[in-house]
Amino acid sequence: MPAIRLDDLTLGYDRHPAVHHLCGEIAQGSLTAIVGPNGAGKSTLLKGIAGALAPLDGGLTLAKGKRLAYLPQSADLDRSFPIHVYDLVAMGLWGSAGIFGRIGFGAKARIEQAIAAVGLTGFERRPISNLSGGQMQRVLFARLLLQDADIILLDEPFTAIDARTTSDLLALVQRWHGESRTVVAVLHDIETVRRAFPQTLLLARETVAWGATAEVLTPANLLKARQMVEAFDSHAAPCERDAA
Ligand SMILES: Nc1ncnc2c1ncn2[C@@H]1O[C@H](COP(=O)(O)OP(=O)(O)OP(=O)(O)O)[C@@H](O)[C@H]1O
Repeated sequence: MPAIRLDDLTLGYDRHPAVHHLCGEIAQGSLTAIVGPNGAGKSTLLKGIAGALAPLDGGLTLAKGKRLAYLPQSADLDRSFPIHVYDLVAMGLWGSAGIFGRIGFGAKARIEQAIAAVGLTGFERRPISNLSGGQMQRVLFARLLLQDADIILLDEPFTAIDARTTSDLLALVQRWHGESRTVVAVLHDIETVRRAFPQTLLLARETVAWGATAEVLTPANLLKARQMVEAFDSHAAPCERDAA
């Protein structure tokens, strides 16, 4: 049973497809990068897998009984919300404690451990509005640590983040992979993908290539992806293949 299965999946907005006819499987415990040019539909696919966007057509199946965590692009987050680092990280326990659940002694230790694991001990009482972009991303990774999810979806987790923070957070991704969790991340840095992600889905409104990273990220495939996105007319509805 794969962690995620796409069956001729089409996702989009206002009935206009953004990505279409995706077919394939993401194996449980695999570490997959989703790459492609701007506008390729990478975030749209992640939103679909996270359940934040319903399919326009086709199907999407998640393995039964698996917990899912989703980290959207940092631009989608409201940093003005008045909350401290500690409380934001503690929200990672909501899945097990419930919104009004009490945070017991064991939970406090887990929250402190998660904050320490991302190198933010001493920042507990800082409002999130006072954090740098990299520190905020560390906080969000600490919350993910507590969520203890089987399937972890990350949308551009290392964008606009310095090399040190990227390498620390990448180590957490590797740790999750070592714990046999399924991790899927949208990434722009091809070198990071080649180095750290065994599987890659190259997207350009549809699948260009999907499989072992070295076989997917060829110059020919990357060129093809760019050309396909440039040629895509987002107002062309309905989909030509559906009409055939
Ligand atoms: N909320 C929305 N409403 C309407 N159209 C949208 C919405 N979000 C994205 N789109 C459109 O869907 C297409 C795919 O966008 P998406 O954000 O999934 O691409 P992406 O590959 O993640 O791009 P990037 O690398 O720039 O983040 C784009 O044409 C975009 O304009």
